Amino acid sequence: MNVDIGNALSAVAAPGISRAALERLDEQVATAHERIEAGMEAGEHGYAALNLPNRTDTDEIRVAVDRVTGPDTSAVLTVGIGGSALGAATITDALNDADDPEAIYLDNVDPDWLSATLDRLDLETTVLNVVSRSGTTAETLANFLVVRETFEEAGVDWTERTIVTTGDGGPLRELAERHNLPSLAVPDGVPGRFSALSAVGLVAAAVCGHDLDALLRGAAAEAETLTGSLFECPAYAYGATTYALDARGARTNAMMPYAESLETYAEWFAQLWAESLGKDDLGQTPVRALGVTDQHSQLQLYRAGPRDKLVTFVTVQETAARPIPDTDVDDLSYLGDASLGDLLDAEFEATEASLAAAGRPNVRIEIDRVDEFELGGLLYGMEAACVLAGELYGVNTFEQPAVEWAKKATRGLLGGGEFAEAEAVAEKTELRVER
Ligand SMILES: O=P(O)(O)OC[C@H]1O[C@](O)(CO)[C@@H](O)[C@@H]1O
Repeated sequence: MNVDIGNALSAVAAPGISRAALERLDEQVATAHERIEAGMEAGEHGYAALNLPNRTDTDEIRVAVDRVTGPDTSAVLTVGIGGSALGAATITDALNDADDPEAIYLDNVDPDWLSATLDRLDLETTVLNVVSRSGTTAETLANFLVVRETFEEAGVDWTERTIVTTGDGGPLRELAERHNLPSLAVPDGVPGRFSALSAVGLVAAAVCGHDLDALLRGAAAEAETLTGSLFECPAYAYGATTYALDARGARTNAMMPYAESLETYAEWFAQLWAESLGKDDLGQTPVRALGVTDQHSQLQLYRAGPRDKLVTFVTVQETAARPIPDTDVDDLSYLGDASLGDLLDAEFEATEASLAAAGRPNVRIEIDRVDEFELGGLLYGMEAACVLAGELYGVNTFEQPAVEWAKKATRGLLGGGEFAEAEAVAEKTELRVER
């Protein structure tokens, strides 16, 4: 990926960062890079994620996937949540086309949605991909139990079409061993939100026939750019700029890819950024946006609302053309000489310029096309940017203790034990206004 931070400079935007401040910040980047490099070399928890391009065994993934797929495989149903689903969904949503098996992600426990999803599947030709590092995530286990029961009630042997990716121990590991299911390991030291380039993120892509090695080659190429300077490393340029802009008031970061196929990528980025950096009352709020669509939804706020936002554009250099037919509508006749790709590109450039003209900071991330190599580079680049930002913030990038409170409250509310958090739920302060 390439990065253009020109529209984040204080000569263009407020908040913005001066070139002199970037130069000073580059000294901190150099120090942070040394820490990151040491963590990678030692395979330390979290930093180990940046070693995945050279660690992930794609042959092992393909062998396991081959045990549950066949020429008639019509769908891969992934049961997982957070980092155990979003990386995989980013990859298949970006790369799948109409000829590929449908990639579906059960990462919520909405009963109506889940039932409607299961009702429309041909279970005989569906691969069940269960993913959980801990193996104890309530949503994943609950969904798996419901899906398994659905297979059984349909008389379809779920054990013949289920693959499990999980940690060394826990209920899912035991299930895989008990039923001799093909299983893969969640790599040690890799938090879920950083695991897209491991079996966690690659099994669904393998079922859909995508080139795992090209994904990892793209990530490896991005890893090669990690140097001690933000002026030489696109990932560090992005991580350092977002940190600096947050420190100057850009408390929100709207991730706005100009490609429908990258909409899920923005959702993946939101977990990566929020769960990694949202600690000690610090962290920049990620917003999921989509170009051109949100030019008709959120752009008004980005351009004329509070000066507390950075907009990150992801633009794809090579897009399909698809000519726009001529029209006799006078005001729109200019469209007849263009393609939809031309319109998408023009709208991106116009929106980028409109923010700059209003002094609103924005950064451009460029990828050549949406294919395995480029996507692998984008995922890796954002992970490295996030690790750098975490070093600059001085937070524990790789843990997520704040999510445990609600889990305990949920467990208590469902009779899974005595938890003070559950009692706190009952003590809610109310001021109800009812119809
Ligand atoms: O892979 P697991 O253990 O099911 O966790 C799923 C997700 O839940 C979290 O642990 C947050 O609760 C995320 O960090 C993780 O991606």
